[in-house]
Amino acid sequence: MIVTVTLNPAVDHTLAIPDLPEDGEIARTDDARVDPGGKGINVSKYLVELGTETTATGITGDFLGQFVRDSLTEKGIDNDFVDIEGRTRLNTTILTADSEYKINHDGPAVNGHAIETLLETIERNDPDTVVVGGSLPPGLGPDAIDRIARAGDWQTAVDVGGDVLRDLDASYTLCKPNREELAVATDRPIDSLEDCYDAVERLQTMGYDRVVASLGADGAIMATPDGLLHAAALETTVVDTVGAGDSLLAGVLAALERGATDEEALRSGVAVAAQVVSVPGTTVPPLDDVPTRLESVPVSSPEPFSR
Ligand SMILES: Nc1ncnc2c1ncn2[C@@H]1O[C@H](COP(=O)(O)OP(=O)(O)OP(=O)(O)O)[C@@H](O)[C@H]1O
Ligand SMILES: O=P(O)(O)OC[C@@]1(O)O[C@H](CO)[C@@H](O)[C@@H]1O
Repeated sequence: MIVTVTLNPAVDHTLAIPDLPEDGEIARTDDARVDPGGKGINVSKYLVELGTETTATGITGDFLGQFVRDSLTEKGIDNDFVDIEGRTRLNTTILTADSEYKINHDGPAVNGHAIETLLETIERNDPDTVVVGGSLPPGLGPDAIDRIARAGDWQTAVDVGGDVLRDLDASYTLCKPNREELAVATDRPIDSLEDCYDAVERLQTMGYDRVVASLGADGAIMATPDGLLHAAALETTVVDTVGAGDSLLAGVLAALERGATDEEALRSGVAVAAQVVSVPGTTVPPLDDVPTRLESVPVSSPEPFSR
């Protein structure tokens, strides 16, 4: 069972217009969608499609929080959120003919009492693995994530900002930085694949058994206890990369949960992500053909890799 924790969920509003309007102009479109979002919630959405048992938890509030809970329930995604006074945020993605713009709210203030209740919620859902994904809402610091990681006999994976990755103190089974987050976490520039290999190995020494660094169109790198792997991205028609990292993480975790090797897990993550970037918003595309695509993911290693 994988329990995801989204401390700062969102309602994702995604709209498509040919170009951004000029100052004072109004762009009109009904090419838009509204999805329950937030990194942990997205991981649960993709895990369900991959047939992996999961429950989405976190902290929600007010009518937008109710929308998140109701939408997940309608989609058959088990969820168990802590409700607060504040309002769950609305995050907006604008897709134009050649660009993507994202505007995220900071989110509602959250206090330690909500975390106490959340720890009870996580325990109640009896996880093998807990995944904490996304930004911290105002009022919470990295110590809240460390408390979650230390609160039970589950293993914890994280997909959080680079500054948070740098400041976490507990031990984690896996983290999933993107290129920018990796650079911040290791305080070094990431300009080449070699820089990335060095940075993921550095991050491993900071308390992460495995590091999956997502590199956009350059695929992903995985630092494992047995060495380094690089998977090139699969050719695909890119519509919207929002949620790409969440889907990569879901593919990796779903594979590891069923006993796959690290290489198989990396292949799975990249294959899932290739499907997800080809649909708008954080829609969940069909993923039942992922197993047939694994062998087409090019995987290499910069060093001898023991299985
Ligand atoms: N242009 C692309 N073509 C093919 N695959 C892509 C492309 N962009 C992203 N991907 C796939 O999605 C994965 C994650 O992408 P990315 O590095 O953008 O994650 P991210 O920045 O964490 O995304 P987000 O935070 O929006 O979820 C990549 O490792 C790759 O497998
Ligand atoms: O502000 P955060 O928590 O870093 O990111 C939130 C978010 O952009 O991440 C998801 C895509 O990964 C979206 O569902 C959501 O809007």
